[in-house]
Amino acid sequence: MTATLIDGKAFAAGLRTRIGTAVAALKTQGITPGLAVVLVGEDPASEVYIRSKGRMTREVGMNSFEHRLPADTPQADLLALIDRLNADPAVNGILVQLPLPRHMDEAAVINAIDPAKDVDGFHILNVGRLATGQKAMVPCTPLGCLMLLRDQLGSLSGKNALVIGRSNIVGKPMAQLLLRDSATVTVAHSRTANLRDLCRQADIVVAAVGRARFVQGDWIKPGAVVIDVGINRTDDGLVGDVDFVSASQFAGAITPVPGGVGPMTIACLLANTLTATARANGLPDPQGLTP
Ligand SMILES: NC(=O)C1=CN([C@@H]2O[C@H](COP(=O)(O)OP(=O)(O)OC[C@H]3O[C@@H](n4cnc5c(N)ncnc54)[C@H](OP(=O)(O)O)[C@@H]3O)[C@@H](O)[C@H]2O)C=CC1
Ligand SMILES: Nc1nc(=O)c2c([nH]1)NC[C@@H]1CN(c3ccc(C(=O)N[C@@H](CCC(=O)O)C(=O)O)cc3)C=[N+]21
Repeated sequence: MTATLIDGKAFAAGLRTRIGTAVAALKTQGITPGLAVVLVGEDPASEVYIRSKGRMTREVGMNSFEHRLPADTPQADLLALIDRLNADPAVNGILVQLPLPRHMDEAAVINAIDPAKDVDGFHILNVGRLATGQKAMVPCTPLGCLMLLRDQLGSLSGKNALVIGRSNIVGKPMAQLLLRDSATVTVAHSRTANLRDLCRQADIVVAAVGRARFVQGDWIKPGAVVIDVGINRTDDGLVGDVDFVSASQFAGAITPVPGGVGPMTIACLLANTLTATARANGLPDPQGLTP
């Protein structure tokens, strides 16, 4: 079998077009959504990501505010900046790029963000809301994966889903979203026994491991949908956590890297910023952008 390619880049472009239309409508009411991105220190990978975020934010008609702080910034200064952004009515969304320098307490920083402006969905209130089925800000990468899966499969109800990785930013929220869509969810991690056998039973595989080409083709159940979240820089360029060439022989559909989940993450960040803006102004949630 040769898998269908899931074109995340095209899907994301379509999503951004719809977001742009919604932003234009808000502007006629005098509302311009604003997204603030905070980068502490210099990380070359983050630089690329932040530049494309800024460009796409402006392309959909939103205001983009960038704050770059040196790596040795005291945590108190970062918290003071977050307080200012929380209080600024022109800022509807706040993203603090992770990972933070080692001297900072990541949880303390994230939880200082106003949950209503937490467009990453990492604040403990949003995490708890998602876990309990309440209206939340949903993390961008898992939200993008969910959109691609729903588009591919229609209903996820009763499907066996395997999430490889249990991080707070990808694996755990992905598992919550799949569960909410009534999939039967298994979460694997570095201590999981018989990962290959678990994988062979999965109708849906979401790989968020951080190891280049980790998931092998013969682990994939024939016809399964494979979502590759991994971003690994190697000598042969950017590759995912799935061995794309071999997995394509077994999967029914698969996302490429680049051009799969990555562009969806940015589009969902803009979607969350639009949703946050609507909620801040007492307007209904934009259609089709919240899970
Ligand atoms: N496309 C996008 O938009 C985004 C891509 N990414 C990419 O996704 C990947 C995952 O990111 P993130 O979740 O932050 O990574 P983390 O490093 O936080 O988590 C990796 C997870 O993989 C698990 N793992 C590691 N080795 C194995 C193994 N041998 N077998 C099974 N599980 C294993 C770890 O298990 P344990 O908990 O036991 O250590 C951990 O739960 C990275 O490549 C990252 O660059 C991340 C965010 C957004
Ligand atoms: N607070 C916070 N929120 C995040 O969402 C967050 C973060 N910190 N830290 C880093 C990770 C990583 N991440 C990516 C987003 C888009 C691409 C992306 O657009 N990738 C392109 C390729 C880009 C390239 O060529 O480098 C693609 O896959 O096609 C990649 C990675 C978001 N993250």
